[in-house]
Amino acid sequence: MSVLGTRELIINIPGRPDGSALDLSIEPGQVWGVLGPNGAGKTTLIHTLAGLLPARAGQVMLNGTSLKELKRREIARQLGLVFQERQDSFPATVMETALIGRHPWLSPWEHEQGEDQARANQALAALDVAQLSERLLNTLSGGERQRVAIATLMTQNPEIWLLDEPTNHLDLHHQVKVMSLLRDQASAGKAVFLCVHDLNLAARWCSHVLLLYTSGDACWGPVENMLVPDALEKLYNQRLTTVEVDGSLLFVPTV
Ligand SMILES: Nc1ncnc2c1ncn2[C@@H]1O[C@H](COP(=O)(O)OP(=O)(O)OP(=O)(O)O)[C@@H](O)[C@H]1O
Repeated sequence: MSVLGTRELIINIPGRPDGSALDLSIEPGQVWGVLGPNGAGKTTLIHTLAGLLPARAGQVMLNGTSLKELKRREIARQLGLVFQERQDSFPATVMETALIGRHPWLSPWEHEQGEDQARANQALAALDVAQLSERLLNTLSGGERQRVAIATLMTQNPEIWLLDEPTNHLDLHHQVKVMSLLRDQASAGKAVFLCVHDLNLAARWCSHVLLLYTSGDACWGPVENMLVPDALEKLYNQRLTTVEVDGSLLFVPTV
């Protein structure tokens, strides 16, 4: 059984035809990449999967139960989301932010324990932001904030990791570090589903790919079947040159 699945799901993009109904089956160990041009609906899809936006039709299933039947807290124990853009409404330190990841696991009157602190410390170290733990979030750079957001998800430790463009703002080293971390989490039994604009990151790190077209059409499957130059050129309305480096395909825009 998939940990995250959709049945005949149509995401709700105002004024757009229904397009393809999504019947996705996302399993532990898989890393899914959603590719598509600006406005195709990647963020809308990921928010619909998280239960933050209503679907136009169909269902999202979490471990076989419809999302609609689950309380927010039950959902947050199974699924976590890194947003594309964050508004930090109140001043919090990096450590306080990471510890928010433990909230689904604590009762309302319970404080974080040593084990929660240890998880947060481990996650902040994994994302190279442990040295910033006492800094206020609003004093960090864009890439540092992005790494704190991913560390918060790691502290939450859900089965399903949803990430909207997790490599945004990251330098090359941290792009690789984050993608390796996501793959390691999948190898340890998590299911990872992320939106990404970089075809080469998707080719290198994703096991499955969903192509989302502005028309609402979609197709999905194992990465080797989906990253075909013709399909990608149609997806982005952009000609591509494909080169092979050390046995891996690289896609370069043809100008
Ligand atoms: N509240 C809304 N009212 C009207 N249209 C909306 C609303 N929210 C989103 N949209 C539209 O839905 C479409 C899909 O938006 P979405 O943010 O999901 O795209 P995306 O694929 O994530 O794009 P990007 O690559 O630019 O991040 C866009 O055309 C957007 O303008």
